[in-house]
Amino acid sequence: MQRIGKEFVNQSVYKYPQTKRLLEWLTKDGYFKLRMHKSIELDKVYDDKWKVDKGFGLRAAQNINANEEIFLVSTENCITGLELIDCDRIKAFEINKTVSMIASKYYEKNLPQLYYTQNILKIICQIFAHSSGDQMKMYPFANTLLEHYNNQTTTKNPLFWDKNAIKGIYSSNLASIISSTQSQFVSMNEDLLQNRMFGFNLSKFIEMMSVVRSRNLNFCPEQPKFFDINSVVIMSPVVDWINHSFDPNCKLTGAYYQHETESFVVVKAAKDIKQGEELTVNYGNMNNMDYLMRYGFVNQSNPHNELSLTLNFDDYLEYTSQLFDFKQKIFKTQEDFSLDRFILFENRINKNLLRSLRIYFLKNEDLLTNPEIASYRYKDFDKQISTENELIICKFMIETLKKELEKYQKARINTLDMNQLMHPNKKDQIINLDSHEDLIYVQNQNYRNMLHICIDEQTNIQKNIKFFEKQLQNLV
Ligand SMILES: C[S@@+](CC[C@H](N)C(=O)[O-])C[C@H]1O[C@@H](n2cnc3c(N)ncnc32)[C@H](O)[C@@H]1O
Repeated sequence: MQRIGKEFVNQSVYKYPQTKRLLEWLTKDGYFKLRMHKSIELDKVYDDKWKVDKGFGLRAAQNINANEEIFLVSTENCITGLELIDCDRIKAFEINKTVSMIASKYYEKNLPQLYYTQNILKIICQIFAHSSGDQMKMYPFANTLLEHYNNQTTTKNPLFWDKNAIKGIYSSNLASIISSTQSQFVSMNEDLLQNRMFGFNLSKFIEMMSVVRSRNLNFCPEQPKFFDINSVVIMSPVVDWINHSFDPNCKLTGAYYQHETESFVVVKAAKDIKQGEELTVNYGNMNNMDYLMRYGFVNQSNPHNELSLTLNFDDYLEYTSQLFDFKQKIFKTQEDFSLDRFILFENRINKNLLRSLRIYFLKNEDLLTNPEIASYRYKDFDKQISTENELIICKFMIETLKKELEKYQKARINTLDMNQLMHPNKKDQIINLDSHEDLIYVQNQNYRNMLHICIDEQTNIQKNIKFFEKQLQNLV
């Protein structure tokens, strides 16, 4: 085993002086906290096909077999959201109290979000505390993170888009997510200032949140093999240079060695990796809006895209008061669902949506011809009730989705008018804003990401229209 990645360090330092101090600190003599089992390289990476600058990334500098360990980083080198390192007890007590109070104000009921926010705020605290002291263990890593924060080009972050730019977004879902996250950050920063936690101005707070939110991972110290939602949020040097892919060639696990009494973040090969290939992990199965908000990028053909849609049933509801009570009762058997907001998937139909529609469009005849429905619970509506019931569902969905598509088309025409972009290769032709391929000619990253999300949403609606049209054909 090659204990220290001297080769890696030398190559990287030579290429990128800005990483020099961090790598020297991680590998300084007698301090084997970064263990390289395989040769890797730090490099600037660029997605040629989609013309996306991914910043730094890691590459294999040799062939690596599936399941082989590539490198390990001791959690002693990480900044964790659990303990406040090198902090006196009174100060730590104060910080913990304030952070818990602020996080619970926003996420009292949502435990995973509550823990996550507490952890993130504690990490930010440490990065700033460590940057001001000189004998701190984390000093070089905290400094690298601060450098990121100082150098970040704010344009990639949707939280910095101005009101006019947000108005130009023709995805109403995206516009409302950006606005609500912005207001939440504004008010969280005010709370922090009031409690004299950090003296940030708003844009600095948002920047620091973005650095930490886009670079952390979940780690479970007691069972370091498992990364789950309840684990501790940590920032690990070197591991945080690995970029994302939905078809990753690496996976993150943990290891705990009794004789060393410390845990390690372990990067393993998930498949065979060729020399020169970029190392990637999956950051999580989230839709593109969540990717954009947390990481500042979107994925081409993201299988986890979904669209939240408000359905207006009022014109369709046909019920006697007796039927109304019955429908209410069934809905009550299902916890935790919304009566009018539904999720549309691109690659499958949301079963809850179909169930709810079957209940909404139940008629007296359905109850008379199928008396057993009277004893049904919400989950029993996963099968067809009657042809009539199914027909009205298809008609309702096709009509609703077509209206939604019209809204997009109108908004898109306005956006197009504002941004007449000529195609660089095809003479006198305007860039097709409905084509993922053509968007590579849109220089502004924000605008490009926003358009990718809009295309995905339109495709999602179109695929759902096709599904219901096909169902309708089969019924008649
Ligand atoms: C944990 S860091 C990875 C290292 C980062 N590239 C750097 O230069 O430090 C996560 C950030 O890398 C970028 N990134 C990661 N995967 C990407 C991808 N597949 N496409 C575009 N950008 C990506 C995003 O800016 C993201 O916020």
